[in-house]
Amino acid sequence: MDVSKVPTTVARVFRGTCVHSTEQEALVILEDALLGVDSNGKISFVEKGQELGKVSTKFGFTSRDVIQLTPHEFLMPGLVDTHIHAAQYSFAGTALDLPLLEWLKTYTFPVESKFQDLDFARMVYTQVVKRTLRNGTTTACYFATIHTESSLLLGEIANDFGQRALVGKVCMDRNGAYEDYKELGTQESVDDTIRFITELSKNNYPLVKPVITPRFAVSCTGELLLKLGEVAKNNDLHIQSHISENKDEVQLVKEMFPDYESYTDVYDKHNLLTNKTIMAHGCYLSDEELDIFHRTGASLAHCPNSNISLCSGLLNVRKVLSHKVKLGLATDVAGGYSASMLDAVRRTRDTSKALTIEDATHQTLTFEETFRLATLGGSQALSMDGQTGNFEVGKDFDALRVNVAAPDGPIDLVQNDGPKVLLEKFLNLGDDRNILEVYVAGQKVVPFK
Ligand SMILES: O=c1[nH]c(=O)c2nc[nH]c2[nH]1
Ligand SMILES: [Zn+2]
Repeated sequence: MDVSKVPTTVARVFRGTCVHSTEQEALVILEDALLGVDSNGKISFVEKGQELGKVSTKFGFTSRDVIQLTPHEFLMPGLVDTHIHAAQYSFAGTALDLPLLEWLKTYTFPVESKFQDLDFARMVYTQVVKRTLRNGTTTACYFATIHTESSLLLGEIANDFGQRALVGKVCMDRNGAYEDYKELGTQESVDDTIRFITELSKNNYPLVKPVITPRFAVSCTGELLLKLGEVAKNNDLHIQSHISENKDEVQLVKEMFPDYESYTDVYDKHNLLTNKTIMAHGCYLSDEELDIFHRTGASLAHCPNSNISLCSGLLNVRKVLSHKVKLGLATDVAGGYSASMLDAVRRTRDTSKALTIEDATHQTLTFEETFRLATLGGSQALSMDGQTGNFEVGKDFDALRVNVAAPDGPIDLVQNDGPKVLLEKFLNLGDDRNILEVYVAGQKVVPFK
C-alpha cells in the first residue's frame, strides 16, 4: 500500500494570526486564520476563521479541538540556521579579538580537538541543540569536528530533541596552522566520512541527515576535495564549506591553488558546487564567481555576526540576490557570538545599513525581506523548501508560537499594534521568552518534554 495515500487525521488546529513568506511576497499576514496540522506533521489546510463550520466538517474536527491564539500571539515559520559550528558553542561569546586565520589557530582548533572526548561532546552538543531550539531554530546546518563518534553523537542529540538538522563531520587532511588538529591522511578522511554517513543513515532519523563537510580549501588537499565531491555525488548528499570570508584567506587560497581562476573555481573544479551545496560567508565573491553559484545552484549562508566580530567583511546581500543566488541567514557560532537566529536577523539589517552608510544608493534590506531570508530563504538555501520554510499546505509544520506580550518578556506594548508591528517588534526586540512553543514536523519540541 502506498503510505502517502493513507488518509490522515487532523492532529492540531490553530486559530489566529499566521505570518509567513512566499516567493512573491516577503511578508504575508493571515489574520484570523485556521491552520491544520495532520497526524504526519504536515500542514493540511490554511483557511479563514469564519469558515470554521465548513472546514471542521471537511477535516473531521470540532470547535473544541481548536487552539485559539490570543491577540498578541502569532504563528510564524521556524527559523533556519544555515551555518553553525556546534562544537564552538563551548566558547561562544568569547575570543572575538583576532582575524579569521589567527582566530582559528589560537582559539578554534585547540577547542575542536577536545571533541574526541564523548562526555565533553555530549555536554556541549546537548547545550547547543537545546539553546538553538529554544530560540526558534527548527532547522540547523551543523559543522561538528573531525571526530566521527562525536559527530554521530551530535546527530543523535538533534534527533532526540526533534530538531531538523544537517550534520557534518569536518574533513581536514592538512592544517599548517595547527598540526595537532587534522586527520591522519586523505584516505582516512574519506573513509571516516563514508563511515559517518553510513552509520548516521543506518539510524533512519527522520529529520537528521549527513552533509559532506570539507572545512575550507585551506585545510584540504585537492585530492581530498575531489574525493569528497565524488562521495557527495554517489550518495546524493548536501555539501557545506566556507568561502571568501576574509582577505587574507582569499590570498592564501590563491597561493595554495595557483592554477585556478578564483576561490569559487577551486570548489567548482572539484565538483563541490551543486544545488545541495551551502557555502558560508562569500564576502569577497566577484560577479563572475556569483555567476558560477547561480549556474551550479549552490547557495550562500550569510553570517553577519561573525563577519563583524572577526572583522572579516560586509556581505552585500542585495548583490548576491541580484545574481539570483540562493541565500539564507546563519549564526556561525562561535565566530558569531549569538546562537539565536533573531540576532542573525538583526545583524543582517545592521550590515545592510552599514552598506547604505557607505553608499547612499544601496537599498537597505527591509525587515520583511530579512524575515523571509531567515525562514523561507534558509530552506531554499538548503534545498529543503519542498518540506519546510513557510505555511504552504503539504509542507511540514515547522513553526514558532510567539507571544509578543509574554509576561516578564523583553517587550512592552503601549497601544493596540497590528500584526505587522508585532512581528517587527519580535524580530527586533524579542527573545526566547516570547517563543511559547516550537514545532518541528508537527511535534511540539519546546517546551522540552
Ligand atoms: O568563521 C569561520 N569559522 C570556522 O570555524 C572556519 N573554518 C574555516 N573557515 C572558517 N570560518
Ligand atoms: Zn563557519
